[in-house]
Amino acid sequence: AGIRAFTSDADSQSSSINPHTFTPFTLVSREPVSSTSSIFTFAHRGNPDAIGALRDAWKRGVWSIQIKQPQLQIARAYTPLPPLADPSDAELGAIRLLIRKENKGEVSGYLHRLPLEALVELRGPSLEYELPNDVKEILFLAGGTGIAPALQITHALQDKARIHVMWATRRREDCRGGSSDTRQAPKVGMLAGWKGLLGQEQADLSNAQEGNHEQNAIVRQLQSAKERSKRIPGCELSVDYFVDEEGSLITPQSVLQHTQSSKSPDSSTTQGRKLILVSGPEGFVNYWAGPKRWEGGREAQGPLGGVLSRLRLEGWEVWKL
Ligand SMILES: Cc1cc2nc3c(=O)[nH]c(=O)nc-3n(C[C@H](O)[C@H](O)[C@H](O)COP(=O)(O)OP(=O)(O)OC[C@H]3O[C@@H](n4cnc5c(N)ncnc54)[C@H](O)[C@@H]3O)c2cc1C
Repeated sequence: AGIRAFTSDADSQSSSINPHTFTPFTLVSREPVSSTSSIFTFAHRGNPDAIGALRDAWKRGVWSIQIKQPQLQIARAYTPLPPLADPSDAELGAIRLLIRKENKGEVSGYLHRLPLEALVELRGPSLEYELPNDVKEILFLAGGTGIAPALQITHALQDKARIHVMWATRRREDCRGGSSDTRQAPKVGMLAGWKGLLGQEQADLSNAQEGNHEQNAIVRQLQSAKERSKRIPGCELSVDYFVDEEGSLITPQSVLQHTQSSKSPDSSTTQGRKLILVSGPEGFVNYWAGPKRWEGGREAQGPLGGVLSRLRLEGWEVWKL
């Protein structure tokens, strides 16, 4: 997915981003989030309204843009992060992307090696999922950079629905400083006990857990979306963090606990759809919801499979991103 081949560069002269032709943007900053991923900020030097065409996409659901690797003439899709509540000058009117450096990945490797001020060609937007307008509740299962679509959803709904995000990452550094809203964090006394029982290495890992460190940029953005959502009763955003290296995984029980708790009387009074959105690496989506399927040259949902197909999720629809 996300791979296209190109034969001509003749279309790269436009001055505003659009879905049909590639437009050159400048890499203005690259902020490391962890040892494997960074937030890239791209701006157009000549045209301050070069991303005007993205305005509508922010309201519609999940969408991506494509970046071209010029030597290989291949492109990959990336999911823009919503604008910050308090953007710096470089971030105003710019496109921000969370990009993970894949081992031997062609396009992600190329981007991580680029010097600042390099020109990069972008095109889009491409709508991946349009939110139905009667949605009232979302459970978002995100793996790794699958958090970017979750941020787009929280931005698009702008406090019109209740959203709970379960975010699974490989390492604590990916979600540094994040503390869960509904999962129980390890107790301080328990951590002290582990130190004696399990030695220094385990103690260091425990210290790195929930909320003990300065928040990284993605956790900060989730936090500010949460603060904003608190203003509208019944539409709160909550986030739980699951970290592979700490042995905490999203479980079928944690999903059921959430879907069943939402049957409480106060939330059933308003009519509307309840959605489970699954977003992340192929293995993550397959595990939870089964593989997507190619139909007529396009990637389609395919039947619901995986763990979610075996849970009793009455009233909830599932969508694979
Ligand atoms: C709609 C959409 C949105 C996306 N949004 C984001 C986003 O916001 N952030 C993000 O980081 N990613 C995102 N992605 C993923 C992104 O598009 C790329 O797939 C990703 O960056 C890897 O591309 P690459 O060219 O670097 O790696 P590739 O060169 O495609 O390689 C991918 C992996 O396959 C392995 N590989 C390659 N060739 C072989 C081979 N012959 N044999 C065995 N292994 C091989 C590589 O080692 C690497 O681990 C999105 C994808 C889609 C479809």
